[in-house]
Amino acid sequence: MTETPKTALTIAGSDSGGGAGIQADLRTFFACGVHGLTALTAVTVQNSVGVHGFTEIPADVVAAQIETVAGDMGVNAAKTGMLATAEIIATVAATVDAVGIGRGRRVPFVVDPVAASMHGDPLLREEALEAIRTELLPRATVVTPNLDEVRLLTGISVTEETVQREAAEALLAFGPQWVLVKGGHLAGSTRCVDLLSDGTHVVELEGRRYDTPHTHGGGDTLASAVTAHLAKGLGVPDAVSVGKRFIERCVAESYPLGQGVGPVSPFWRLAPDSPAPTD
Ligand SMILES: Nc1ncnc2c1ncn2[C@@H]1O[C@H](COP(=O)(O)OP(=O)(O)OP(=O)(O)O)[C@@H](O)[C@H]1O
Ligand SMILES: Cc1ncc(COP(=O)(O)O)c(N)n1
Repeated sequence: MTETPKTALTIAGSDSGGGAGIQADLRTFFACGVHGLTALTAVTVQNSVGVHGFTEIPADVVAAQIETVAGDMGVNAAKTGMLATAEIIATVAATVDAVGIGRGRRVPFVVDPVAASMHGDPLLREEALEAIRTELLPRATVVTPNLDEVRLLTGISVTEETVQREAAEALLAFGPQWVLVKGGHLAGSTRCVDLLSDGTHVVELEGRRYDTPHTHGGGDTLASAVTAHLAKGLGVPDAVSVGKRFIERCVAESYPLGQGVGPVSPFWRLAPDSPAPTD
């Protein structure tokens, strides 16, 4: 028998193409050495070219999945991905409160405010954006928007790195403890900077930018790596810093698959001499 690992819960949708969503989250949890728990919110019909449709899971079934695993196994950290509807968002908010997940509670809560796939296909009903602002952001230990989500949530268009700070301030006004403004969509530079802020501490996480179209699942993989390291007991700045190094390597090792965009890859973690993500 070996020691029980820490647990990380993902509340997210399924990507039938296996590049993003709950599949990317579980792969990342495994690669980071934590046991993955899942609450499925939606089933997407998706491949490398796009999302061809989705069906959401009834909100009470989403709540029951969270309650059932939290009550039995315990959750050390949790994250959200695709939540699809305002009803699911409101239910997730009430359920995480009930089981002690979220800002100011025992269990850290990473909110990835997924609105659309990288192909531009919607993953969130339009009217649900306000529910992300009012129900999820105040409960977040860390919120991890990409630049499209920053624009949708705050109206701010980040066209250069200097504006990431202003965007973080605007998002902090909705009540999360920390904001990570991801810079993956800021092309035209050899570096790729994500900005982390809690309003007092501002950290620029700089990495190399790889010239590849194959970054499907990059946002989910980063948020899951951060969640896994929060589950292992790291504080937010350290978990995000390790997560950034983890995703940088996963982008470097991404591969083509299908006719469209291929996924980022944590396969490098399987190499026998691979460093632990905390190294
Ligand atoms: N070409 C790249 N090279 C290196 N790192 C990248 C690249 N593109 C994105 N990243 C990193 O990947 C993470 C995800 O960033 P991004 O801003 O693309 O989020 P996202 O749009 O949610 O991701 P995706 O849509 O690809 O799932 C960030 O840490 C970002 O810095
Ligand atoms: C089920 C699901 N969740 C999240 C994403 C976002 O990932 P990406 O931005 O890489 O398309 C996705 N495409 N599908």
